[in-house]
Amino acid sequence: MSLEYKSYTKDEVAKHNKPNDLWIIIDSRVYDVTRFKNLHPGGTSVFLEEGIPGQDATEAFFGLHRYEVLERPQYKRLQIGVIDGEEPQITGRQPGALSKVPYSEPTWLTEGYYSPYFTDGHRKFQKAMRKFIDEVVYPDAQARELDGKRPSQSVVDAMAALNLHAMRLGPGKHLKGLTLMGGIVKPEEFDYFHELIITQEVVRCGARGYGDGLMGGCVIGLPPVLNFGSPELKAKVVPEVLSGKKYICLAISEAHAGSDVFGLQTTATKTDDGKHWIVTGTKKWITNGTFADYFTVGCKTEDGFTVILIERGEGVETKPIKTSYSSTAGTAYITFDNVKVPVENTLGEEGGGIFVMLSNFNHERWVMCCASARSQRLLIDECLKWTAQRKAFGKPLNSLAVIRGKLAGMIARTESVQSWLETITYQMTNMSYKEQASKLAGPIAFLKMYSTRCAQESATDAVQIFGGRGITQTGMGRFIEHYHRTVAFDALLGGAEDVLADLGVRQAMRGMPKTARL
Ligand code: HEM
Repeated sequence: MSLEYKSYTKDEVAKHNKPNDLWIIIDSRVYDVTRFKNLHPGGTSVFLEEGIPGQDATEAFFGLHRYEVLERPQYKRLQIGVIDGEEPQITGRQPGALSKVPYSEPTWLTEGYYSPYFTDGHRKFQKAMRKFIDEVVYPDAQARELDGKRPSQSVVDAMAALNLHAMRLGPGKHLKGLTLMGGIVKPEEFDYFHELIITQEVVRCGARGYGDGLMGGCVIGLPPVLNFGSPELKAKVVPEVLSGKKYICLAISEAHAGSDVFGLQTTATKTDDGKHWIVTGTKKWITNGTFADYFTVGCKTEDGFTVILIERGEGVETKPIKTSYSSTAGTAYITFDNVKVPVENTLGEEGGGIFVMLSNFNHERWVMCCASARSQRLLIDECLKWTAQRKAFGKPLNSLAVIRGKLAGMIARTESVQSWLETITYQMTNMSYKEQASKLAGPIAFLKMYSTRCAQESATDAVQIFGGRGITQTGMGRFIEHYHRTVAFDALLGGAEDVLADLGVRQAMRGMPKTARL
């Protein structure tokens, strides 16, 4: 690439050091900023300060900008040459590449380290997944997070072509006969570690609202149909959703009740002929609700709590809710006004809704643990880079022990979460779905509680490390600001921390031997 540019010696560049003829060097690239200096978002004066005009401004630049600034087309144009005999050393995001920043990848992806769980097959799968995410999903994630529109259909279609939507529901019969990731993994080989990889790679986009917008509703709303729907219902709905042609969401929580599913007030009553449900009520904070075609709805029925699949139609209305993450997630307030639904759309037994939900919760929470564990690594990556390139009091930030102490906590927390996650995932690969429900509900609840507490602590520390930039939506701290603003979603969705902690302990208490004494 450097061949396209003219080569200059540093002495030649140094001659262009006047306001009306101003060049600078950044990482051996030569920029003509004569006209740009008056348009520069950081002001004109910075270009005229000592050591900048005609000089190497690499250190000054990276103390104030992310690399991606240089990649924006309007700024790329400012480059007029390269320094003779030198090659640029600093690179931005390389599609598909693993990070070399310590602890920025989980141990199993770090060169020279080993894992008892991940095979060569998983590694091949991860490589393909990362490339796909970097090339296809990441650019859309950044753009939609900004404009708040739902994820582009082209991305959803590209994911469908690889059968990613199906894989995100985990291993199982629904994968039979499908070509997964272009044939890299056979359906019968696909396990929870593959699924963990998918979730963790998506999270690297660093766009929390988009992550949920990208068929998050399918991950939690389709399993009840898949596991408890009638064969006819499954034959219609599952292919539509997994091909990305229709969208589904899980509609449980209400303004009146969140984690307390027995407090729900949406009612479903049978018509006199017994052929339909009439559903009336409201739902709140429903991910993907604004654009969903199907709603997996928790309803109060005569026999207790029943889950019913409702298709968008007469009496169904969805309105966006403004939350602290972007509207790309499609978070909705939903009203069901005397909606007529065929009884064939009942998922599981009438009155057996709690069983439908509980079996779903485990998987949902585990997916959220996968996401939380990986997103915490993004903090490490950002903070290690920032503290190395940012100088304060004449020294890099990482020369301060108090900063290193914060980094230590961040790394230790992230590593412990990932290790525990891998242990639980290994249990899942060896247990039936039913076994998982009884044996892993407690451990998964604990892991989610622990993981999101760690994430919140690390987010707070990262803001302290980034200072004002940690609360600024553009510029160097943009990922930190975004993470800190949205980390509470992980800590609430799928069960609030305190509720999960209590669930885990109650499960443990149930397992206490009656004869146990001190
Ligand atoms: C080709 C060269 C440069 C380009 C294209 C450029 C572009 C930008 C852009 C887009 C911003 C807005 C903040 C962001 O989005 O990150 C910015 C801010 C800034 N720039 Fe530059 N810049 C260049 C060189 C420099 C140099 C050499 C200096 C210092 C000597 C400098 C100092 C600043 C400062 C102080 C800010 C404000 C930072 C903040 O608000 O945190 N820039 N620049």
